[in-house]
Amino acid sequence: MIEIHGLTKKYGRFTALDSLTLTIEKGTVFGFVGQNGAGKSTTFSILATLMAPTSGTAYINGYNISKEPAKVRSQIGYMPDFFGVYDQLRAVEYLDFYGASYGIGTGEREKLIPQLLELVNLTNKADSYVDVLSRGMKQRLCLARSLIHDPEVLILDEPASGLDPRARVEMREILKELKYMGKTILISSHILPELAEMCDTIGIIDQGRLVAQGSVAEIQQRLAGEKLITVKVWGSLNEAVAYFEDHHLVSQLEKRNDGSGIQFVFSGNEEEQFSLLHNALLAKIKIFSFSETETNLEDVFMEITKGVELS
Ligand SMILES: Nc1ncnc2c1ncn2[C@@H]1O[C@H](COP(=O)(O)OP(=O)(O)OP(=O)(O)O)[C@@H](O)[C@H]1O
Repeated sequence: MIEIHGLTKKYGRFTALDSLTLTIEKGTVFGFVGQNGAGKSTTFSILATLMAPTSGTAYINGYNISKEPAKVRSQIGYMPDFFGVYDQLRAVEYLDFYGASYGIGTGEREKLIPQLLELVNLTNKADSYVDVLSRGMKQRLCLARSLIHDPEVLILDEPASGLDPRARVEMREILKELKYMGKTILISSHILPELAEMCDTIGIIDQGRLVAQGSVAEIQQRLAGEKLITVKVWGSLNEAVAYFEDHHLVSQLEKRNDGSGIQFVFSGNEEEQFSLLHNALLAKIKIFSFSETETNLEDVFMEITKGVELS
């Protein structure tokens, strides 16, 4: 379990993280999404005890990040957004080195490392030099490294960044497996749909502030009050424009660039939407298509993160 209370980080006068408060229950996968520079890596470095907060605190499985950093480190597996790998080592030697650093005995490491390589689909690369592995393989090796001491909590900073679609799917499958194993996972990305596929709960961070939090469905619902509607008519658009633009629940009406119809934002419920269409047909507007554009997750993200003032 991760509990974050009023976590704030200032770099000089610049506030990179502003009073972040958040609880992540044991066994959940929490996705932290934000644009470049939103404050994700800053948060993760603080939770990983690599950087002190300016104020506020956090607890990982009950251990205070500022007062009990060694205990916290025993609980977490941290995968930074940039990591180095030692070129002169084979994959198996790389994991062996980290296992030894965590004080895991030789016999135990010999059993553990093949299991970890299997978990991250690198069994056939065990004897390959780390520097010849692809980016996706290096990411997975780094994930295996963060798991070596069997931590209960995983803090993964953009583990899928720079991966091709197949490598992303592989990463997602591994994360599913880890969730199934009962790990609590905090994972970041700047791509909301990517996180939505693998997380139970999402938090959107913008300019250091948590601006939305909830299940993907809940976050989408925040915007569900407004729908973008496209209407196509037979013949001239002018009658349709005149009819719809007068409606009190219609705003931002415009003609489509290709001249095929009009679109507008409608802020009514389903019954009001039915009346809108029904009455338009009664008024003899020659509608042959009336469709609602689904708000996709990118739209949600753009909507939620727009217009938040700089602190
Ligand atoms: N050491 C530092 N000194 C000064 N400013 C910093 C420092 N580290 C980060 N920042 C600034 O703090 C803000 C948050 O950075 P952070 O790396 O946490 O963002 P992020 O969400 O992880 O972004 P990205 O997706 O690009 O990694 C940015 O504006 C960044 O420029």
